[in-house]
Amino acid sequence: MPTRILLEGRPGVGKSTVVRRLAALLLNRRAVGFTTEEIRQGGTRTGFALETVDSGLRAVLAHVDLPGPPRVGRYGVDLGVMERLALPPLRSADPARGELVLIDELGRMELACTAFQDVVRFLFTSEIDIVATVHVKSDPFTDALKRRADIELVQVSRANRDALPEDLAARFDSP
Ligand SMILES: Nc1ncnc2c1ncn2[C@@H]1O[C@H](COP(=O)(O)OP(=O)(O)OP(=O)(O)O)[C@@H](O)[C@H]1O
Repeated sequence: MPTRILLEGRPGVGKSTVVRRLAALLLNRRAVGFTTEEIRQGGTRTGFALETVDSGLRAVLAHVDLPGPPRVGRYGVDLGVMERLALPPLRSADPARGELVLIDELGRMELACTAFQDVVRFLFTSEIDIVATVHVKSDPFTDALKRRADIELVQVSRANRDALPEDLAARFDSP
């Protein structure tokens, strides 16, 4: 049975940092997937960049200056970035090669890509290990994942965010 972990936490608590540190700590496993981080200009958040875990490819996923569609809040989302960067490594992820999937995050912008929703549904029925971040806030797609009996829902807090990357790495790296 694969290990499927959802890291849940409030905005800014440190979910992305846990995922990035976990990827850096893994010795015997190859992590594939993506992380997202804020783009800031003059102290104001203007968008989000997406970066692939395995190859470090990076592009602007969402920005106040992008027109969309879709638009999520103040941001126009470039769904082509999901198609070109995020989806290929997820589609070719192979547990037989010792790979595991890291997704940061299962958020509104990413899930605006319906092909991404399809890939995530597939991954959660496959044999691959998964660590994905989710917001506390209710959302039909992530609520359904959180209710599954075969996932572990782990709360990320200021108290455990420093220890979590090593705890998780120990679980995934052990033979
Ligand atoms: N363990 C930590 N120790 C100190 N600072 C941290 C730690 N984890 C995260 N931070 C800081 O907190 C801020 C938010 O971190 P991060 O982006 O990882 O949070 P997040 O939960 O993924 O946020 P969001 O929900 O907005 O995606 C960053 O400035 C980061 O440097």
